[in-house]
Amino acid sequence: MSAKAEAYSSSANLGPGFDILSMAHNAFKDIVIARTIEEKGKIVIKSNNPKIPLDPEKNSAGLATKILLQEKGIDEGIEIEINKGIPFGLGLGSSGASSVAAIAAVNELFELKLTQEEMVKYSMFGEQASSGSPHPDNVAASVYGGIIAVTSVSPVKVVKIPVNIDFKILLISPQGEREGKTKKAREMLPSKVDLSLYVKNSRYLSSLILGFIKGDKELIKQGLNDEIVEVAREPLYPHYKKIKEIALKNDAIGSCVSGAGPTVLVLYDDHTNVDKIKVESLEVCKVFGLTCNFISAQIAGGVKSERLN
Ligand SMILES: Nc1ncnc2c1ncn2[C@@H]1O[C@H](COP(=O)(O)OP(=O)(O)O)[C@@H](O)[C@H]1O
Ligand SMILES: N[C@@H](CCOP(=O)(O)O)C(=O)O
Repeated sequence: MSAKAEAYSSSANLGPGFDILSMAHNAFKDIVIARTIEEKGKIVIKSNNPKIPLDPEKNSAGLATKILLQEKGIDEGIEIEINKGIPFGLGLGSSGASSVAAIAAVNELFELKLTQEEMVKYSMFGEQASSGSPHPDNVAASVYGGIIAVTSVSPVKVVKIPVNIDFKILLISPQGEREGKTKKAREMLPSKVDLSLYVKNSRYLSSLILGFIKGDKELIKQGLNDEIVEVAREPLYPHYKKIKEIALKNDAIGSCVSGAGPTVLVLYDDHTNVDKIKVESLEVCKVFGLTCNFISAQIAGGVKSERLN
């Protein structure tokens, strides 16, 4: 028996929404095929990307699958074949998408009828394997599609934010997959924050969510800012501040770090001089010794799965 699922990349945080907001985009996708194998209780991971761990405890798809099977009392052996389309360690929710696609494929394989929130719950265990912390934002975006807010983690609650504005997405992404990047980035965060920064960030968060709902560009621009998490991790993406300046100078709707970086997310529309953003950003990347790629994308839908046989 086998089943297949595909899940899109995502940009988490969106400025002030650390571990809360995320956007699924069609920049890249992972495809996972789950097959039953003869050896009971065994999980075998295969992948076209030789750099990801094949130990099921260390692979996001493996750990998520293991916990799902345990909780459902299923002792079948499973092979998880991960066709990675999403480069990892760039802030594009790569580990999360593998985990979501694996959970959706196993759900299909055993007809578990998981709800979307249950899929998020199990996929989050995958993030534990890849970043040491079961953060929910990337996996929630890959499960639901669109722009989501995780309003509770125990129990998992996710709300899809109505987006009443058309925009395009540009990802400015330094080359080179970075091992253990999100784990390191989470270790850089402060354990306490100033009340004044908390208030500023809360204003950004409300502006951003209201901006999407009202279709108000100015509110989105005002909201795509962060005084806490982005600032604490600046050494991981020294190119970001300059690229954001360039994007805003050329009339982008806004810009932020994609997930834990180093990719920079730019939202733009017909009033934006995208070519100029690209030319000037390349120069900035060069100054920091980076080769940057540009990826154009649009908001993507949620995970899709199908039974193969
Ligand atoms: N299925 C997987 N896909 C991608 N990365 C994985 C997977 N399983 C484990 N990893 C590990 O997780 C880390 C990448 O995850 P992370 O740093 O969160 O970046 P990303 O933003 O790409 O998810 C790498 O160290 C990688 O080896
Ligand atoms: N909220 C998380 C998101 C990490 O996203 P990734 O795509 O960089 O793994 C965080 O900021 O740690």
